Amino acid sequence: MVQTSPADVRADAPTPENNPPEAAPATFSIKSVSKVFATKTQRTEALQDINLDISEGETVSLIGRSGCGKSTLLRIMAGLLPPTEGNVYVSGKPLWKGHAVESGVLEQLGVVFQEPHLFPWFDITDNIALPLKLRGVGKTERRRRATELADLVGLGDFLKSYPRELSGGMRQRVAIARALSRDPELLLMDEPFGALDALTREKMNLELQRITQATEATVVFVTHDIAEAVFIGDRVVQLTPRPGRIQSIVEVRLDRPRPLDVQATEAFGSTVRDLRHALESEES
Ligand SMILES: Nc1ncnc2c1ncn2[C@@H]1O[C@H](COP(=O)(O)OP(=O)(O)OP(=O)(O)O)[C@@H](O)[C@H]1O
Repeated sequence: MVQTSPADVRADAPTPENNPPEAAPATFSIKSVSKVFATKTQRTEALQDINLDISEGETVSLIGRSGCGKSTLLRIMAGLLPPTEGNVYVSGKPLWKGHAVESGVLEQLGVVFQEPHLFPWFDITDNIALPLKLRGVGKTERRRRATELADLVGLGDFLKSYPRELSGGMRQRVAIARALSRDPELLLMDEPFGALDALTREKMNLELQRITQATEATVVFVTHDIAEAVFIGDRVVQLTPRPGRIQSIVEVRLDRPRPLDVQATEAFGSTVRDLRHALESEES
């Protein structure tokens, strides 16, 4: 496990001025991103000078206290919310042009939220294939791809079912399959398993690991749960309380695929302990 102090992280951090991103320095590159929410009566500095490079195929977990800006950062990365300063680069290409997003770059992203947001009147095939339909992909190809993805997330027998006929974990797997339908290079997940019970959540953690290994997707995964962050992540990035800045980056040196039993190992336990102490030390 390698722990980087905030000073180390920030001293090395490139800025757009001193180190413009090369053609494809990383699948995802966050450069000097800050976010201020301002109304007539209130100004909230949510994020301050975030710099982070995420490599191809890497899974990064994002943790921090409630309100520290995790979702804000994810929404900026997903093209849903413009940064106040800085930019996000997908394989070297800027995502934001002022307040507008570069739609070509957006094509490479898939997003999964805490709620699956499925269409109740569509069956599972049509829910999974919706992004392809919006893109003008023909029916035969849509069905082929939806079947393949349903198999990947373990729902091959439920293609004709409707969301109301599935459990919470199954619905969330449909949302993951839908996000994967366009072959995104990058998967952004905001507490995707937060609403699930502990056992289903563990199963979903295993599923996600299997899926990301099969697809080689690069993943950013927001969670409140330190153990989940360690289990899922190749690195765990911890944000400070508002304004969110990078407090530490912890590398998780555990082989993959990781079985659930890895959580009983000393290596896993000590990584979780270090992160917990770092979170607690913010309070003192
Ligand atoms: N649209 C908005 N307008 C004004 N303030 C906002 C908006 N969205 C978020 N904020 C503020 O930005 C800060 C960060 O919020 P954000 O939702 O990113 O935190 P979070 O770390 O994801 O929290 P949680 O873990 O509770 O989901 C909070 O203080 C929040 O009140």
